[in-house]
Amino acid sequence: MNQPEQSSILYGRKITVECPATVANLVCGFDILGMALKDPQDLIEMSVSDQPGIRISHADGYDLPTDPAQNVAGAALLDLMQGVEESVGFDLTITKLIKPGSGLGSSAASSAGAVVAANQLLGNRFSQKDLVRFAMAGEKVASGVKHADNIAPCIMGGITLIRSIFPLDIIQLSAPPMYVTVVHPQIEVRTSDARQILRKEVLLKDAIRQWGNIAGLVAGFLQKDYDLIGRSLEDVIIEPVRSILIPGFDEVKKASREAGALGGGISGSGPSIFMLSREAATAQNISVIMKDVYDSLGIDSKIYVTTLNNEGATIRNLT
Ligand SMILES: Nc1ncnc2c1ncn2[C@@H]1O[C@H](COP(=O)(O)OP(=O)(O)OP(=O)(O)O)[C@@H](O)[C@H]1O
Ligand SMILES: N[C@@H](CCO)C(=O)O
Repeated sequence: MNQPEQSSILYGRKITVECPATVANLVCGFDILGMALKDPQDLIEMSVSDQPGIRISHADGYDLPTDPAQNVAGAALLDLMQGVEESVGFDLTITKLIKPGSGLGSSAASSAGAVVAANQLLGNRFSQKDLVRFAMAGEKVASGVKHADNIAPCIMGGITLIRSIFPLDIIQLSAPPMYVTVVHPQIEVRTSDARQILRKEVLLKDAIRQWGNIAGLVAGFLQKDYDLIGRSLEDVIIEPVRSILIPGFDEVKKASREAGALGGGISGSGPSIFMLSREAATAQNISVIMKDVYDSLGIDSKIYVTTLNNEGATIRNLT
């Protein structure tokens, strides 16, 4: 290969990045709040060469596009490449364990993971904020809109607040230890569809209630006040519309609250539902409740009992 001698580009090396699932919105914070989970995670293997172009393959059964402009990972890399002067190309293999259309940030895991891997191979020349900006180009391909509420926690870990995307202003929030139970009923809800059904106007009385809840939730995280977190996990704007797309939603929510969940709701644009708990045993009990609800409806479901992921997308291997 024809490589510049002093380059900090890691030609000939191969990197593996773990890209976590994320829960966007956190019930009341549509498009502005999100958190990273320990489980599930996608994997991206990537190498850099002096052969221009982005070559994508999938080691999973999801039949996603490999054209870089159509695959969210490729779209994010194309955006990143606009800031790279050298003539380089990337080869990547994506192994998806986060099912597309799940509401668990499947698209964000690929776009965020791709730019984290590329940045490492390019000698860490970009900031985390730059990476969030590039990865949002992937979200635009997936849902038609740039939003960072999955991307930011996927890259930075923990819980993030997107105060603004133009210009990008991201605040990382501390939070007390919490367990997360997630059920993914095996139906697909595309984010683009789940956005189209939303009303474009909001009543002032609903807006007042919603921003009270958002402020309460953020204060609850920062003050480690579980009761305040629980009281604030309420959405009077998006959930009443979107929950109609999710069979079993009301039953899961009611039974989980009765079993001691702090609260929860739709994960991202659905159909996954998440519940936060203070204790591991409560989170386990809720997983049984969730399974029972979907078994009784005759719908297959996949359940995760997990915790917050404070690391975000992580480099596991560099060979
Ligand atoms: N690498 C990729 N990973 C996942 N989805 C991809 C990828 N490339 C393209 N897509 C497309 O993005 C869409 C899935 O994204 P979508 O936002 O609907 O689901 P999600 O990321 O699971 O949901 P949410 O953002 O609510 O958590 C599908 O249309 C899929 O074909
Ligand atoms: N905030 C986004 C997350 C899903 O990608 C939505 O709810 O549409």
